[in-house]
Amino acid sequence: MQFTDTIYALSSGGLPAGVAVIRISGSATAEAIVQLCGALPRPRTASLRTIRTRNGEVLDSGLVIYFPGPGSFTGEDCCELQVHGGRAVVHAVLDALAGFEGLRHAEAGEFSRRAFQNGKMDLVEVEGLADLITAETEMQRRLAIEQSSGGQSALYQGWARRLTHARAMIEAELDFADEEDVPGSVGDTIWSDLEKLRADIEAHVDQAGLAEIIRDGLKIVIAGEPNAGKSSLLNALAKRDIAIVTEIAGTTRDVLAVDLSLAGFSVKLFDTAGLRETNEIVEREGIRRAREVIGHADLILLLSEKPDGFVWDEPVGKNVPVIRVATKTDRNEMTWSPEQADVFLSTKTGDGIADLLDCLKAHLPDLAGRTSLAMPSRKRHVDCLKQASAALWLGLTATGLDIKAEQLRLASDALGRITGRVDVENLLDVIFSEFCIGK
Ligand SMILES: Nc1nc2c(c(=O)[nH]1)N(C=O)[C@@H](CNc1ccc(C(=O)N[C@@H](CCC(=O)O)C(=O)O)cc1)CN2
Ligand SMILES: Nc1nc2c(ncn2[C@@H]2O[C@H](COP(=O)(O)OP(=O)(O)OP(=O)(O)O)[C@@H](O)[C@H]2O)c(=O)[nH]1
Ligand SMILES: [Mg+2]
Repeated sequence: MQFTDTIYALSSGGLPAGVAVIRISGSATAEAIVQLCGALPRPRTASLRTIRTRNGEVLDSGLVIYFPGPGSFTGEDCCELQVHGGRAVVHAVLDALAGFEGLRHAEAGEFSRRAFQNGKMDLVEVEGLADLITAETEMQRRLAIEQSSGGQSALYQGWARRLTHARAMIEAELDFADEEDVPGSVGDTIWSDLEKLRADIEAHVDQAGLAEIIRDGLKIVIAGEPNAGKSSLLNALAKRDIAIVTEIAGTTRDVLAVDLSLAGFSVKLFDTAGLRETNEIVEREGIRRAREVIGHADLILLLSEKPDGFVWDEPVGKNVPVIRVATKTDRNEMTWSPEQADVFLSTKTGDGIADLLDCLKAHLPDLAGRTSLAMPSRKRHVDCLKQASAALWLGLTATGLDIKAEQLRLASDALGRITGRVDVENLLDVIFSEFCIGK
């Protein structure tokens, strides 16, 4: 991959479409535009131009926007060709671009990578941008925009500044310690601020679980006895015929998952094999898999068609909330008293489904009153933050001033790696490969 090449790609979505945006970035951009469209348009202004091949054949008539570097998305000379979104139109324009010297098709994430290399975005912003493009729920969008628009980076930069200030004071002390002959007199306020900084970082790391729920979805597992109506409930909530439903107990064996959007949150709903003792080999494997997903659940819907069916001796790893759901209430065969279940429903009539949804919503994270969604959304962030916190702790507890200084330097480096200010070359391929082509 050559950083000096001029790159191009279709940046808008699937074809055909009303309009397609083809993006070009690099030093040969202006020349390519002059060849395609005649003269270079006025910078950062949409101009209607006829786009022609070098032989003068008209390819399309489209809007052309030229962004001279460094004031562009990538920091390089950039151009957007907004053409009619037909397959043949787009391919003809891309073919014409391929014919120019020094131009080649962009790789996944390459425009964003250049923006990073040119200091237009830091790594947290880049990751936020990747999340913004894949965001499907309102909360995913809010989390991603906080990161892509620099809110979270500003938080980390503020922390880095506090550390740098403390380190400068300590280094000064180390330099002058001999002359002044009063070692260890770095102001108490420095140490108390570092303690506060460590508490701030720890509180921030505590938000990682919430970020994971927002990004990856709340994991809700439907469990219970065979034939309780689990698969019927999955189908009802998904409003699609996903799982096989029969009157035979032990129908479901594989774990089925479906993504739902609930009150702006992403929810991953799992259907599992009914839990019972059995010697049937396939069913046993299904039950083993069921127990495994139950172990990773954020919330369990325990279903039963009869009041004494909520036998719950499953090994649940963490303290997961369980909602007892009474099923098949249309049948009138069972008499339930209100305290015997949390929700009563029938997938046949639809009664009680709304109650269940209300109950699920009550288990979603409460973000009311939160102004900022700055939280570590990736393991990479959490790892760096924990390293920073651990180094801070050693810096605070160590005895020698030089050892303290060295630990604080390590803490600074760990913070710097989150935004990409420090040594992250080995990470870049992984981060940018998350993008689609054209971004
Ligand atoms: N047509 C189009 N729409 C788009 C994008 C794009 O590239 N093209 N974006 C792509 O993701 C997003 C907007 N993001 C952008 C970010 C920076 C610059 C830019 O030109 N930055 C310059 C100048 C800033 C200014 O004038 O304020 C710079 O940072 O120096 C452009 C778009 C969403 N919408
Ligand atoms: N009357 C009535 N029957 C239902 C209702 N929900 C499910 N059933 C029936 O109960 C039977 C079992 O339903 P499933 O959804 O397959 O039950 P399951 O819990 O997934 O069963 P396994 O996968 O075998 O563990 C089927 O015959 C369904 O049609 C309901 O609300 N009312
Ligand atoms: Mg089933």
